[in-house]
Amino acid sequence: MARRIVVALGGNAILSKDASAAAQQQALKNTAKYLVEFVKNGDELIVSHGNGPQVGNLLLQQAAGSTDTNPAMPIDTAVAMTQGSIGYWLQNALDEELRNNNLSKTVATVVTQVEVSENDSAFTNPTKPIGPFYTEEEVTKQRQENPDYTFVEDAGRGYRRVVPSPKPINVVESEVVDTLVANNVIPVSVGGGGIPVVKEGNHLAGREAVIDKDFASEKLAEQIDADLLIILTAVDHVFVNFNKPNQKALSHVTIDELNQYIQEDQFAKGSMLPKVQAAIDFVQNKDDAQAVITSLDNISGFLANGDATVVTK
Ligand SMILES: Nc1ncnc2c1ncn2[C@@H]1O[C@H](COP(=O)(O)OP(=O)(O)O)[C@@H](O)[C@H]1O
Ligand SMILES: NC(=O)OP(=O)(O)O
Repeated sequence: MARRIVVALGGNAILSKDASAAAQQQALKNTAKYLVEFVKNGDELIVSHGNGPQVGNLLLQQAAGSTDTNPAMPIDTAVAMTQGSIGYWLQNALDEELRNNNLSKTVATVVTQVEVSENDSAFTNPTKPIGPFYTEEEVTKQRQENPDYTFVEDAGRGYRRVVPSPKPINVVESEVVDTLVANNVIPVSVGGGGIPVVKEGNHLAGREAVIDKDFASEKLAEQIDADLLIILTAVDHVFVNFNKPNQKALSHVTIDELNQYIQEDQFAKGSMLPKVQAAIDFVQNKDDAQAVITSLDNISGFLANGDATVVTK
């Protein structure tokens, strides 16, 4: 039976070192080859993706070219712009790969708004890294030029700007995504975690924030009644004692076991922890749901023999 699968693409699926459009399109062409495996397998596919590097770079470009008559756009609009650009690259790459395999689906990007709470404490505690890494010298200059911005040191790799990252409450366009899937379309949705909006009566007001794409993908998977949430990143498995001589890959793991590992601080806060938390939330909220955390390279391995970190109740 066809499974309904939400696949969340991690940073390495889109961007390595070269931030040019050509290089990101090339990376997504490669990614598309892997994603088509699900379609060949008969599954219904919904794709989401991150935008941390891209939205940060776009905001820098906006600021650099800003004038009174051509002002820089706010973050919610910049998130929408990255949904458009990355969605275009994904549609283009996936369409070609589908044709190459004589598969008769189409791909459509949904500009997706995601409701958050005005009272989310994230608005006063920015944590989401965006854009490039800075050296100590560069960040000192950035801090002088942009006194309202927050920069943090990122795991020994340099400094990055951080922005608020509120939790998603509701994916506004989830019914559109549902309708597209039912009509043989592969939707690209909640790109960059979705455009953060708060409800003001009938009006949805944009907010300057970047939602975590793993949490937004989880919310979408819940709302469209997906069977499986697959979070693709740079590692084949989640590990305990990660990067230590006694590291151990987790293959099949329950949410109780994962909660125990969280207590032991096994997962890094800005990277693996949100993925593990999104997996737990999805499995917890739906009977028979499963979540998978693995790498792009391992999709064939996972489809062939289930080898990945598979989270169940
Ligand atoms: N316990 C862990 N097990 C596996 N990977 C971990 C763990 N803790 C931290 N990581 C790191 O988290 C990374 C995934 O997070 P990140 O790079 O932020 O994701 P994304 O692919 O969405 O951009 C992995 O590539 C790995 O380097
Ligand atoms: N929005 C978001 O979570 O982007 P990254 O996955 O690129 O950090």
